[in-house]
This record gives sequence, C-alpha cells and structure tokens, in this order.
Amino acid sequence: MKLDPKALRYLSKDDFRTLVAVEMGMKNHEFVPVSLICNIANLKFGGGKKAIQNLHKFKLLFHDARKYDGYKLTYLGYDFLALKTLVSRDVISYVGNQIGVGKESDIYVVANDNNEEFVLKLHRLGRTSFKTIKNNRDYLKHRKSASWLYLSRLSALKEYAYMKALYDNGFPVPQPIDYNRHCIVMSRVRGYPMTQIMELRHPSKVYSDLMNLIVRLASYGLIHGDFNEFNILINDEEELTLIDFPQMVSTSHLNAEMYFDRDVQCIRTYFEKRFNFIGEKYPKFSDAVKQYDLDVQVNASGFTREFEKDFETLNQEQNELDFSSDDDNNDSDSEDEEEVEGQEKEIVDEKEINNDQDKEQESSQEEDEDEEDEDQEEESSSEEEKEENVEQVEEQFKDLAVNKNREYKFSKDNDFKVVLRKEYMDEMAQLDGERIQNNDTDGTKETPEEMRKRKEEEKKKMIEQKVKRQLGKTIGGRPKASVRNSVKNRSKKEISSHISSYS
Ligand SMILES: Nc1ncnc2c1ncn2[C@@H]1O[C@H](COP(=O)(O)OP(=O)(O)OP(=O)(O)O)[C@@H](O)[C@H]1O
Repeated sequence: MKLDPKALRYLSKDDFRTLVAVEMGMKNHEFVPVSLICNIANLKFGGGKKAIQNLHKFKLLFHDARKYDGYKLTYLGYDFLALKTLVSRDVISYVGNQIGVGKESDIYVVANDNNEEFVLKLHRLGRTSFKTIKNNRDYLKHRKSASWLYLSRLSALKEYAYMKALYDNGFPVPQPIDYNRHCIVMSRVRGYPMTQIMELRHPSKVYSDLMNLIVRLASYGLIHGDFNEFNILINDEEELTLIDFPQMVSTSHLNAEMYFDRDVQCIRTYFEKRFNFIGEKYPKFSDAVKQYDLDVQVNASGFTREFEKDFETLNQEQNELDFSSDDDNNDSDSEDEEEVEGQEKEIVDEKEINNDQDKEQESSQEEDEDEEDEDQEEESSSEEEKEENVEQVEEQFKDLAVNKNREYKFSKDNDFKVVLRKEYMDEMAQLDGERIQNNDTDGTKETPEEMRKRKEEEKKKMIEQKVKRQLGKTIGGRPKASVRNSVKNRSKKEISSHISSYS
C-alpha cells in the first residue's frame, strides 16, 4: 500500500476526530458501526456522517454493509493518524519519495520545516493476516481484527526502543528521532544497502568490522537476529550502519547461540559469494563476554517485558493465521481460542489522542504554492531535453529520479539526482585518458564540442548501467523477497502474500 499524503490537506479537524473515533471503535469491532463512530466523535449536526463519507472518499476507511453499516481503518487511515501526530509535534512537515520496501515496512524520506531530512518507517506487520480475516465478524471479544494495528505498533515501539538504546551507547545505527503508533522517524543514513555493493576496496576490514559489531552487540547482551547484507548500509568510506531491529533477541534467549551463529554465518557466506573473500577467522558465541546489559535501557525507552511477551505471542498467532487462512473452518475455530492479555493496552492512549487532536490543525494547505512552482520548473526544463536517448534514460530512471507526481514539496531539489559513485567517476576519467592518448597517436584532435558530447554520452551510459543494476536489485520486489526469504527462512506463502499485497 502506497502512502499518498495528498488527502491530508483536505481533511478537517472533524474528519480527524472521526478517524480517531474509528480507531477507538476498532478496539472491540472489526467494522465499527456508524452510530458508535458518531457517538465517540461527538460531532454536532450530523457532522459525523459527513466526515465518514469524506474519509471513505479518500480511502482512509473501508466500508462494509453486509451485516450492518460499519467502517474500519485502512492502512492509509492509520498512516494518516500517525502522520498527523508527527506533524503536530513539528517532527516532520514534508513527505518525499519512497526509498525502501521491506517485507514488513514501507520507508519514506521526510523533512521538517528546517529542511532537515529524515527517514520515516511505517511498520506493516500482520498485513497479510489482516486480509484473510473473515468479514462476517462483527463484535470482537478478543481483539482479532485490531491486532494488525497493535502488532505494527508494538513492532515500531520495539525498533525505536532498541535503536535508542544502541544509539545512546555509540553503536552505528540511525539516530532515532520520534515515533507514533506504527511509525518511526530516524536520521537518514547516507549509504547503500550492502546487497547493492559489487566490490569493496577493503573487504577484510569491512568483514572484521562486521564481526566486531556482532561481538560488541553480544557484549551488551544483544543479538541482531537478522544480520545480513539487507540490513547493513555502507557508505563510500566503507563505514557501516546497522538497521532494522524488530527481531533482536537477548543473549539469554534459549536459542541465543543459534541466532548468534546464524548472524555470523550470514556474513561469511555473503562475503564468500559476493566478494570472493573467505572469512577464516570468525567469532563464536562463547567469545562474547557479556559486560553490559542494554535490557534496562530498552525497558526504559518504553518497550517493557510485557510488551515483548505480547509481541511474541501476537507474532506467533499471526503466523499461524497466515498458514491456516486457506482453511475456512480452522480460521473461525482458532479465533475463539485467541485470548490475548492486556486488552487495555491495545489502541492508542485516549488522552494522547485528545491532546494530539487539539494540537493538530489544518497545517498543510500553504505548501501547495511552492510545490506547484517546483513542478512547473521541472516541466519547462524537460521540454528542452527532447533527444531520444535522454528520454530513454529518464524512462529507466523514473523511479529513482524526482517524483513528479509528489504531492508534497520536497526540501532539496537535487536530492534525487543520480550520484555517480567514485568508481564510475574513475572509470570515466580512465576512458578520457585513453581517448586523449588515441587522439594523440591518430593525429586527429577532438574539438571541445565533440568532447562535451562524447562525455555526455559516456555519462548517460554509466547512469543507464547503474540504474539497470539498481532497478534489478531494489525495485524488482520478487527477486528481493525470495533472496530475503532464503536468508530468513520465511515460508513461500508468506512471501507470495507479501508480493501480492503490492500488486
Ligand atoms: N535510516 C535509513 N536511512 C537510509 N535508508 C534506510 C534507512 N532505513 C531503511 N532504509 C532503506 O530502507 C530499506 C528497508 O529498510 P528495513 O530493512 O528497515 O525494512 P524492513 O521492512 O524491516 O525490511 P525486512 O523486514 O524486509 O528486513 C533498507 O534496505 C534501506 O535501503
């Protein structure tokens, strides 16, 4: 599901109030009856129904009238609630391009009023299960339908808590900025996922940095649990940043050694396959001496043991639900068995909602003008670029270049321009050198105009190659998912339902 923030600017305070009312109603109902929504929202003169229609129009609510007139939140609706809160806290002001799609999240670039860029991660746990839940449920004794909200929220909270504890202790992780509901805002790392790197200048150094990181994590009582090339970002200086923490486990976990060894093995295998580097020395679980305990800090950040327990239980239940979704009978049976503790924790704190609502005002309308100006500029410059080959490059590049459909202005115009990496620049310089040599020996000198054209051509070729590679690796969801699956031992079913959720 793609996040499209354009409706934000058209929604009134009453609309948001009604959206929150649906969220609260989903505590006990899969589809919240219209009368209940209106009651909770408590709007005058039939305002509730009008707001429901508006929210439905923007696809923030899903309607079902089979048993009674009821509505539930869509992912987009839940995204909006979180975005609205983050905007009202002045954490973010603009939403930019999507820069990543994980199995369980969508990643966007966002910016605040000072044009500082961050990354917004929207957790999407349980999205497959959510789709399989039967529509004939009306009243939820045991918060089944809302579990995707709760699960995504817990996952975000866990990731935020771990990221904060790690960041505060000097680990190379993004800086956590804020979170709300199922969203985290963190600093943007200037680097590439290691899976996109074809060659390293110093493979042995990077390898030993990674192994040291695994051991250092263990000395703080933690194992990443998904330590692979997809969750390691590397920059041009070959510095590393670790991302994605919802699966972290403690070194006192029953299977801690297995998780530790798996993390180590993942890196060894990858280095051997990709860089032809055999890591002869590698750490064992017994090498890691626990010196610190980050658990306390993680708890202090809000992710208590109770939440951890809930998270594990729900995760397991969601997995079981995925497996049994084909079997209609099983589904309804298992529903009755589903008793999860701590229902009160389920939906957002009412107080928080009310405060947020009061603070949250229509703050997005003024952004239109700047954005339109930008779009006009883009159009006029593209008119000049009529040459066929330029168009070809743009076509291939469209997902990586400036998103012309974006509804929100973005801070730095040049942000999405291709940044040619050092290797490409070196390659071009080398080609230049060869050409000059040839010219000298031929006795035919290139005019400055010819040289400019040739350089442009070469640059375009480089970009084309780079883009092809990137598109193949990052945008083609199917191969990525299957590779990830082999790393993480995910079921085929899980992957195919994930892939279908994007189609
Ligand atoms: N702080 C960040 N800075 C820059 N890019 C990021 C950042 N966080 C995530 N990304 C990009 O988003 C991609 C997906 O992020 P992440 O691994 O956190 O998602 P995920 O849903 O947890 O993935 P999965 O569950 O499939 O492992 C990353 O590969 C990376 O390219």
